[in-house]
Amino acid sequence: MSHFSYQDGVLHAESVPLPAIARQFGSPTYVYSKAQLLQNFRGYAKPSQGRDALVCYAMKANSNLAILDILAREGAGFDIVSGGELLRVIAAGGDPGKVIFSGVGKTVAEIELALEKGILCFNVESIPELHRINDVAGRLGKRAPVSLRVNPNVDPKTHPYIATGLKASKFGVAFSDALDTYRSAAALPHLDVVGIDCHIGSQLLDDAPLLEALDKLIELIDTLAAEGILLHHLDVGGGLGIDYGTGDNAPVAIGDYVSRVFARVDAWRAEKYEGKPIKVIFEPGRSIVGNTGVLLMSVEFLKPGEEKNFCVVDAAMNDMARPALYQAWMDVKPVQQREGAVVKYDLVGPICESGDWLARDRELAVEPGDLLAMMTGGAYGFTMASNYNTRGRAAEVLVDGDKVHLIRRREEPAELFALESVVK
Ligand SMILES: Cc1ncc(COP(=O)(O)O)c(C=O)c1O
Ligand SMILES: N[C@@H](CCCC[NH3+])C(=O)O
Repeated sequence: MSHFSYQDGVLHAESVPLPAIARQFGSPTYVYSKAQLLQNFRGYAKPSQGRDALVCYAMKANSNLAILDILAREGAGFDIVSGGELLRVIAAGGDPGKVIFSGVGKTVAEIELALEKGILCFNVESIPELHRINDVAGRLGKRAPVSLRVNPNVDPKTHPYIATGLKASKFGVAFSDALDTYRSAAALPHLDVVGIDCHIGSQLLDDAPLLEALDKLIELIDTLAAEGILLHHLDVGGGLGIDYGTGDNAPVAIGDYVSRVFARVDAWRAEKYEGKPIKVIFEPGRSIVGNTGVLLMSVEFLKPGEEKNFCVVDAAMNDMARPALYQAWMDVKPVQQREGAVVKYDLVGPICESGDWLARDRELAVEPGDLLAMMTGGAYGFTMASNYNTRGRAAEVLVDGDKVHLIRRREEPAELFALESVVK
């Protein structure tokens, strides 16, 4: 069930009409639904109940403190990729003991911070990184919990920019090198080798590649066990896709995917380990927050042209980079349905780049001043926003039933250059 719906011809977030939000907070504004967020998170958490499992939300998808706080209260852990994200988790009241730290370029300072805060584990992506973590841990008199991100070389069948588990990818350790890398890790004095992980890509509509990757991890865990390297957890990564409204493939439902993972894991543990469980970690981002948010914008001008008609809106590629970066198709809906002639438009922003487009060839009946909503914008929307053209980033609001909370105010232009100074 979607928590964004038309009521009497007006698009609502839960029971709040979007025009009321635009009047109060202006536009462009990201609008999130708390009920949708909880529904998605519980899609992972419910089938995990009563098991040794942890959902580490990949907060790069949307790291607003209000979102993190809600998820932390639901028991979420977090997948982070920087020291800054760890500080956000802590600021939001999240438990560092449920944090896993991914990423190919962890700095010494970030490793120190993570060790001091006591994270659950480092998802290590290379041999030099293993040595760096070992050195830092030794210097601090600590032991560092590590998992190896293994690159299972499974084709995720997604956009090449968001595929991460192939041989040519910068991420992870090659499957063929994994055993040796585990041996090296086990020999380092300040590391505890606790797990294995993978993340093969994002926006996967089918879970077959995810399950194929899981099978490869299981195979490796057995090989390691035979060598006496016993792992405590298995992290299957994130990557489950969502419905962007393109009308083609429907993504697999969260609950179905999670159940299939547990079915496989249970059968394997029963067969090889007398049923002894292993902790299962999920790292979803998009499938938790994607359909939780929309980007509310307003039409500035309609600009007919010989080849194209342009609908110029007040949002731009700095607010939502996905179309410009990945040619991503994002659904755009009128906030107030109106009668009138439908015209084919390219939806463009005010930024001085030809690549500043949000949608192409969309049939819309619109007038200047109308509101539009870019649907399914809750993931990799605000977090990838920039200040290009000295544009303040959009406001963010959270709707909870009939209540609206401002969870990040709009940036003011003076704030955008406040950290700069002229040379006297
Ligand atoms: C290491 C890691 N884990 C989890 C995720 C979350 O992926 P998604 O948003 O596709 O679920 C990402 C991003 O793709 C990632 O790089
Ligand atoms: N940012 C991408 C996904 C990349 C995920 C990060 N590993 C998107 O908007 O689709």
